[in-house]
Amino acid sequence: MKSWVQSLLPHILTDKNYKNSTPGVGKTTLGKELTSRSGLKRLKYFNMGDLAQEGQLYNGYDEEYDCPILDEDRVVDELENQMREGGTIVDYHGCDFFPERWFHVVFVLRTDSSVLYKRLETRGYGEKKLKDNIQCEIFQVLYEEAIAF
Ligand SMILES: Nc1ncnc2c1ncn2[C@@H]1O[C@H](COP(=O)(O)OP(=O)(O)O)[C@@H](O)[C@H]1O
Repeated sequence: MKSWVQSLLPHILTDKNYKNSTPGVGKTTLGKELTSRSGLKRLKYFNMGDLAQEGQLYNGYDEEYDCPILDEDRVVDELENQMREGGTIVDYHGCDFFPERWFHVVFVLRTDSSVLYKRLETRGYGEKKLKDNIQCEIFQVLYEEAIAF
C-alpha cells in the first residue's frame, strides 16, 4: 500500500474472512456487532490497529501524519495461521497488502463526508490529516483499491 494512503487510514473486514474503508466510517462498530451476533459459530474479529499496537508491528513513524507506519510483512506473518482457519473479520482501512486467498469478501463502508468530517474532528485529527482523509473518501481511494483487489 502506498505509504500516504496507509497513514491516512487507521483500520478491513476479512469466514474465510472480510474488510476496507476510511477511518470513522463505522468499521469497528459493524465488525464488533457482526461478531456479537454470529452465534455459536462465532466469528473472530481483528482490529489491525490494536493488533499492530499490541505486537508493535511498526517499521517507522510518519511525522507528517503523526502516526506509526505499519510493518505489512510482519502483520501478514502474524495473521497467517488465524486466517487459514477462516471465520475472521479483519478491520482495516486498506486491503492491497493482504494475500487475496485470505478473503471471501471485502466490504467497503462509506459515510457522508460531512458526517465523517465531524467524526474525525471529534477524534482530534489535525487539519492536514482531517482534510486528506476526507479527500480520500470523496475520491473513493479505498473503494477503488478494493475493486482492484
Ligand atoms: N451506523 C452508524 N450510525 C451512527 N453512528 C455510527 C455508526 N457506525 C459507527 N458510528 C459512530 O461513528 C464513529 C466511528 O465509528 P468506528 O466504528 O470507530 O469507525 P472506524 O472503525 O471505521 O474508524 C463512532 O463514534 C461510532 O459510534
